[in-house]
Amino acid sequence: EISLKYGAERLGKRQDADMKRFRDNRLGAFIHWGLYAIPGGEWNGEMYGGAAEWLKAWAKVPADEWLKLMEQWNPTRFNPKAWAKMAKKMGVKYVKITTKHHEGFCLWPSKYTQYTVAQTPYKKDILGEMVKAYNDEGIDVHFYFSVLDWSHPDYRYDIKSEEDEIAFARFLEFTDNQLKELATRYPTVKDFWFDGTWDASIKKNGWWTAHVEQMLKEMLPGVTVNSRLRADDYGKRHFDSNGHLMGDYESAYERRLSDPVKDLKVTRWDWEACMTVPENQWGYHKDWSLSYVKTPLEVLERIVHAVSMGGNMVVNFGPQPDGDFRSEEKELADAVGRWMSVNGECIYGCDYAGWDKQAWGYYTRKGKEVYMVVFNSPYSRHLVVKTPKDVKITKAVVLNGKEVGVKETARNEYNVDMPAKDSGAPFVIKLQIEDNTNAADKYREALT
Ligand SMILES: COc1ccc([C@@H]2N[C@@H](C)[C@@H](O)[C@H]2O)cc1
Repeated sequence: EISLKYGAERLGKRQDADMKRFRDNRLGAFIHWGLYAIPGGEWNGEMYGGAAEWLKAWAKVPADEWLKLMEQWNPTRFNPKAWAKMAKKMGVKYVKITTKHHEGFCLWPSKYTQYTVAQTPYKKDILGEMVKAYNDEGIDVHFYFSVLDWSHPDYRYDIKSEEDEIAFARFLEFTDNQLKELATRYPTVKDFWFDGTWDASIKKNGWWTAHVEQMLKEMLPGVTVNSRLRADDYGKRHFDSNGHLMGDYESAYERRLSDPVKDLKVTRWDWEACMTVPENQWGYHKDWSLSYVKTPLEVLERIVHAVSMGGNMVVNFGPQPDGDFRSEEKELADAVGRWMSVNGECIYGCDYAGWDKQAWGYYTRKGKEVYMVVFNSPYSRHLVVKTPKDVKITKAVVLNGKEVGVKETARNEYNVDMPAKDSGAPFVIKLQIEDNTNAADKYREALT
């Protein structure tokens, strides 16, 4: 291994109570809310199909013109209590809020820039209202923060001159000040999720990313920080030059997940994925007909897929400029919440089971209990389960339902019966397992 000053601060998973809470929460929601919600993907009468929070880039709008949208920021239907109730009903345990996206508009009254909610008709500290409402519902709050800031004259994409050095140093100090402001004003925040950290200017300042992680952890003991913040001495990001994960969990799975059969490496560390409901919209877009919109079932499968591989899943919501949610997102929250209210125990506090994945769905595990989350029911009416060598199944019960039969069919192979009644939706079978080390082995492999 090479010696690094700004590489991973720790090897292996964090095992303290705050990280266990982060991990056991498993299901989160993203709130992408900013000036971009106002145009909602349309500029000067032209509709852009790209991600709505990137409209400034797609329509090539200069920063000062874009920031004039502040004059229209006045979400009259914003009701933080209703937002928190919706999240509670969906069964999310935490919400990640965009405090500042690339556009540079701050949802809190930052004193380090004029582009904040305080300088809009709304005036009030909208971030503070959200933090209080979610916390009052027992929901943790995580902060999304974009280092990339299109509103700031000192931002640099690369450092190519002495002038760049000086300007970017001012920018990093500005960013430090904003982060200290967030940590001071909202001490109940549990996590910082950094975005906008891919430019050469940041990769050339790996030291600063290590400093930010340390600064936040000194100010808020226990707080978690994502890998995307971090660059090491050589500009390596997420994993340092020795291959060690930086930050507390990997955050590279944005709108994608590892294959649960062919690519199991993520099960070795903590990670969190995030996903959009349309193919690629984080901020509010007026026209969801421009791309495929995932059904609640497809969202649910991604949640289970992530947990089955030892990760968290954050489902995105892009609130309307008036502060209400679009009907598709309300319906999604409702549908996922209904399923989670019956089956949530196969998600919360669960982890990778380490069993070979089968066609009917996914395994998750909590201690000695293994959950079968069934998405695809087989014509055979039997769910094939292959257990690890020293493990036998002693019981199988449908969550919120009845016991089902389990028949051993070969060494470490079982047929688990389908529930008698088809609920027409994915269901969960909870397996009780036992150590099977000294059982007589009545099976014989063929000589070939
Ligand atoms: C250049 O590719 C991207 C893609 C997505 C992003 C941002 N990350 C997501 C979590 C959203 O905030 C999206 O705007 C930034 C750059």
